[in-house]
Amino acid sequence: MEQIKTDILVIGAGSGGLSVAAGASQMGAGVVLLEGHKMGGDCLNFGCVPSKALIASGKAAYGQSHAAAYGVADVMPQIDYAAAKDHVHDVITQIAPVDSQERFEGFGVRVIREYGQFLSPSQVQAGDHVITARRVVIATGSSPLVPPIPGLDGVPYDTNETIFDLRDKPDHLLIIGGGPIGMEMAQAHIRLGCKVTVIEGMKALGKDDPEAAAVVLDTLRNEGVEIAEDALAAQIRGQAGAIEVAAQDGRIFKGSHLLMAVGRKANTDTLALEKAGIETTRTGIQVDAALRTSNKKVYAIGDVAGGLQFTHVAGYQAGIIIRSALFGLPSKAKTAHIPWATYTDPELSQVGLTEAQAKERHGETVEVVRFDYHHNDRAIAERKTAGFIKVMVVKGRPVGVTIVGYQAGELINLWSLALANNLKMSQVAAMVSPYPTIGEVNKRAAGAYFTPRLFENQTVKRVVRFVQRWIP
Ligand SMILES: Cc1cc2nc3c(=O)[nH]c(=O)nc-3n(C[C@H](O)[C@H](O)[C@H](O)COP(=O)(O)OP(=O)(O)OC[C@H]3O[C@@H](n4cnc5c(N)ncnc54)[C@H](O)[C@@H]3O)c2cc1C
Ligand SMILES: NC(=O)c1ccc[n+]([C@@H]2O[C@H](COP(=O)([O-])OP(=O)(O)OC[C@H]3O[C@@H](n4cnc5c(N)ncnc54)[C@H](O)[C@@H]3O)[C@@H](O)[C@H]2O)c1
Repeated sequence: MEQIKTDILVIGAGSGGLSVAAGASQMGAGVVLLEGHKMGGDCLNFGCVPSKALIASGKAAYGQSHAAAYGVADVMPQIDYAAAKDHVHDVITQIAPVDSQERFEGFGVRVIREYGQFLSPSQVQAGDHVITARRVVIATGSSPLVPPIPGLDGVPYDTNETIFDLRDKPDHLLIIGGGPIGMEMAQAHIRLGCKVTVIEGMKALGKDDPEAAAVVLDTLRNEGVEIAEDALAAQIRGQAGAIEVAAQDGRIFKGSHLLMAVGRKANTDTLALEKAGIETTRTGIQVDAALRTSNKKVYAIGDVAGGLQFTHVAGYQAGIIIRSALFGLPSKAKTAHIPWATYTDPELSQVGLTEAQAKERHGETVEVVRFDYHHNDRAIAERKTAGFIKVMVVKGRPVGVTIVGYQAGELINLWSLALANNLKMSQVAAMVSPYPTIGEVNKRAAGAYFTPRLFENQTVKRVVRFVQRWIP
């Protein structure tokens, strides 16, 4: 058994763990990094990267079959599903060096390719190594939740960990779960020539603003995706190529393949947390606002901490704990400025409060201002006019923004900046946007806040009339 002493031990080399290891080692701390599976974790290998690459394949196919409106004849795309998967893996390969063992060893990090498990509050075993660390960071991520639906264990099914390796095109993909994974995969697959049925127990995209979600769901339905809501999967039967899902209300859905996309389960099982005095909750490891666990020398970040489960959240939390673990400075993770986006076409993005949350929290003081994509000249030129932005404003400052439409994931960046810095609507309105850009919708939404104040204001009108009488 090799005994290793270090300043920081990071368990898990995914989005969160790699950010801690890179930052801490480059600032001079001794860092040991454990990874039991693939460097880069879920995001690189089974999550963000492959899903966005497959979505890009779907977009390319859709572009070919929907070109006539631009004066270019539609063609029936020749889709090679296996080649689309080659593209997905090529994209992973291109990004992988950034997350590689070699790169991190170059920073001076000791990388051990083993699963870690606590032996005591400050000691972790990984293979033949026992690591004693001043601070431990748990960044072990999450896995697909596979609920015990009767019959599921008797049929073949995919999750996000296997679907990107599937090379035979499904004739008819059944997807249980209408969250972001389900909807992104549904659209990618319908565009790649599969039939797709989404079976959702409650409302699809139910964590998002319902008005914005409806724009995405209408588009998917128009493209041919069957989306069954209030259809809790209760029984599954069949075999490879012929699978049946029965909903609680008796509806039956038939398809050739099944993808489970019903949420995530925190990766805590193999850590022996009880030996380190670390408490868990229903969703993951219990942490305080500084991301400390019930063992004050151990932090938990990213999906395993059970909050918002996004790569950029894991990265943001890494920055918070580096400040506290390396410099001993107080630091707190905030959530008000954390955006998220679902990369369907149209995209759907959110930062801060939704309209319903803002009204619940701020009551009558909330003003909702909006601007529709169909008034944006660039959106008209691109024929991408579906969608809108709405900004929830309290006392002149945005408290939440919902965008659904072309490039919504890009447009939300500006509002994340505004919320992170508590900017006023006047500061957003002061920005000049180049014409014609989709980004003008941001400025026009800010402008919409001032329109009634300027153009429907009798005092303003009186002042203007008075000044006009006197200036030469
Ligand atoms: C299909 C899909 C699409 C997604 N798309 C997006 C997106 O577009 N944008 C976005 O922001 N987020 C997206 N996400 C979410 C994103 O992937 C996660 O939020 C992110 O990967 C979490 O990072 P993490 O560091 O917490 O965990 P991970 O990246 O999963 O890393 C955890 C690592 O820890 C390792 N590990 C586990 N246990 C141990 C142990 N005991 N010892 C050593 N190593 C261990 C695992 O092998 C893994 O490599 C997507 C997720 C999925 C599933
Ligand atoms: N674009 C992105 O950033 C992106 C993309 C994909 C995933 N993610 C991350 O991954 C997480 C997990 O995504 P997800 O879509 O798996 O989870 P989710 O929790 O967002 O959605 C799961 C859906 O499955 C439904 N469901 C649960 N049990 C069911 C049953 N028996 N029958 C029918 N429906 C059932 C739920 O009602 C819910 O709507 C997301 O919350 C997000 O953090 C992010």
